[in-house]
Amino acid sequence: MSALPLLDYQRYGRQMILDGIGFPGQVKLRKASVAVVGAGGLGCPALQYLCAAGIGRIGIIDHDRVELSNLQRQILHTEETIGLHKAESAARALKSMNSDVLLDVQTVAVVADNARELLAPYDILLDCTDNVPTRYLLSDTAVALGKPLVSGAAQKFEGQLSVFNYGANGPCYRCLYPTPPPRETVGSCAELGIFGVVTGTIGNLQALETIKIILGLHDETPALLIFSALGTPPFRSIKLRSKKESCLACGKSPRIPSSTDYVQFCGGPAPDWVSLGQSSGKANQRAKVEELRQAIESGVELSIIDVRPPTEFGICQLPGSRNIPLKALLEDPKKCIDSGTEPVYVVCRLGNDSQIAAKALRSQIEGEITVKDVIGGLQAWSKEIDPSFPIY
Ligand SMILES: Nc1ncnc2c1ncn2[C@@H]1O[C@H](COP(=O)(O)OP(=O)(O)OP(=O)(O)O)[C@@H](O)[C@H]1O
Ligand SMILES: [Zn+2]
Repeated sequence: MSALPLLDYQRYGRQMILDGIGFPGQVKLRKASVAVVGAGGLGCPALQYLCAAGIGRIGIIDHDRVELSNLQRQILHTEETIGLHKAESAARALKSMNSDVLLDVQTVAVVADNARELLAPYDILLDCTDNVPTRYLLSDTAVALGKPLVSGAAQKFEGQLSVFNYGANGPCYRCLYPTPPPRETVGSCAELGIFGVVTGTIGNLQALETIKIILGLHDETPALLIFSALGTPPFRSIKLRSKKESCLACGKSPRIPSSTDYVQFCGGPAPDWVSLGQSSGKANQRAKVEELRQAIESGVELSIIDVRPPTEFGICQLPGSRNIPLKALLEDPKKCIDSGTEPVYVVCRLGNDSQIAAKALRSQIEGEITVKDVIGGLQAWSKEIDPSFPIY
């Protein structure tokens, strides 16, 4: 057995004296390699504890750059690293914490074309991403490469954790979810909100599961841990079945081509990925923020309906706008229109809910009044029209 560098005895002494770790355990950690896909809310805390524990080699893979709105939960990034690639920013922080760990920085998205090549060098994969297509892709890749996948998810006050493709008959993500959820039911952190400590909790647990696997301390029982920050008790664990024979990825006769289009499989791109140009054809039913500005300044009588929840309306709002939350509007769209005020502009935070609301209004008042949703929502208003308008 190879000796550890002398300073490692001091650095890792507190965990080396634990039963089940000891000197051999620390050597296992040093020899281990893990890939963390996503250096955001889940990836940051996971990376932090994996690096602190002395994992030998860590791949950090994320194509995105740090933004101010990330700092509330993506705790490796700082005000100084806004604008840098998240993988680079995370590596900087980790380097100053533990310079001995080998860090591979990959500033690319994991996609079907590169997944196997990017992830093959690592023993264990961590899914710290935030979208369904990537979940399927990482699971299929983990199965193809025969590696455990430590998967985390978090939204609002809730989180989930599971280890897939592990142990004698451990299921994969597809065994649990053979078909993706309907596209319109899936929201992002930006749309739904996320409590920072929730991603911190799940990310830490992802690091824990990973370390247990490396040390041989994992009992291999397939389970789904559900965390509800406001629940009593906050943690519940559901035992999962073994892998399904019929699973297209890990079952008896696997049938997932490596050329699969995961975004299409999951119902197409998320609304905020669609470029403005693609929504043409209905251009006259949609307004750019500049059009709304001109309409407000022209002094014509118009109606601005803000369909965000009241909590968000309370944070900031356009002058003269009325708050009718999407749910209430959908219950009785006709009631929301003031007769005589035309046109009606519908706004929300990012420009997704306003499209749904505008469609519902149009279906009720066909031809009578022009209803336009505001493209890009209040975020676009802030970026393009009024920088003093808060972005959140
Ligand atoms: N296929 C992928 N390859 C690499 N990284 C990915 C992939 N899909 C998602 N990610 C990354 O996973 C991370 C998820 O973290 P999180 O949801 O906390 O961040 P975010 O996307 O910046 O959040 P927000 O929704 O507030 O903008 C993001 O940094 C995102 O870039
Ligand atoms: Zn499966």
